[in-house]
Amino acid sequence: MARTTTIELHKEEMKFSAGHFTIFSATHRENLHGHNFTVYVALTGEVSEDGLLADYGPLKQSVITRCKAWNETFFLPGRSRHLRLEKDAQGNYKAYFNGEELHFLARDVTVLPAANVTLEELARVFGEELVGDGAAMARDRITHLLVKCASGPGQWATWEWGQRG
Ligand SMILES: Nc1nc2c(c(=O)[nH]1)N=C([C@H](O)[C@H](O)COP(=O)(O)OP(=O)(O)OP(=O)(O)O)CN2
Repeated sequence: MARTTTIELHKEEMKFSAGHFTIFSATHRENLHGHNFTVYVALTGEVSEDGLLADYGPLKQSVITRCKAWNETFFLPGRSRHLRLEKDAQGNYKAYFNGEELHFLARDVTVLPAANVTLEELARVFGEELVGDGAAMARDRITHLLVKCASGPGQWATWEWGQRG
């Protein structure tokens, strides 16, 4: 009888400090601010006759690497209907929102493939970049992956890949 397990990873290093603003409409956004985000990942799959799903080490390192890449940056949404981004000759950014023009140095910015910089979009982008083409999931016989991104204690959004159970 096949037995599945879920391994949950929520290590101290699975965190990043970053700035953003949420856009609520074509005319309403938050002021720039930041959070100490944390990430939780749960991987589910069948336990082999050797008593393990797979070595979760590589996936854990991928999560920590992504958290480090997202630490001390300012997120801008690259797919917002309400915010237009332009890069100047120096590679720096101008963001246009509701008649405002915001300027950012390239070194300070991470443009996300997201419609908004929200918990739900951060969880999705994080998860999609972990899953990639699915090869690591197949290698590790992972059938379901859940990513939670929290903006602080008690507040998070989730993203899921694969089939539960
Ligand atoms: N659906 C969503 N709604 C909102 C999001 C989001 O990501 N998805 N985010 C925000 C703001 O970014 C805001 O900063 C987060 O809300 P807030 O509760 O103010 O954040 P704090 O971490 O400061 O929590 P406190 O309760 O104020 O301590 C709003 N809406």
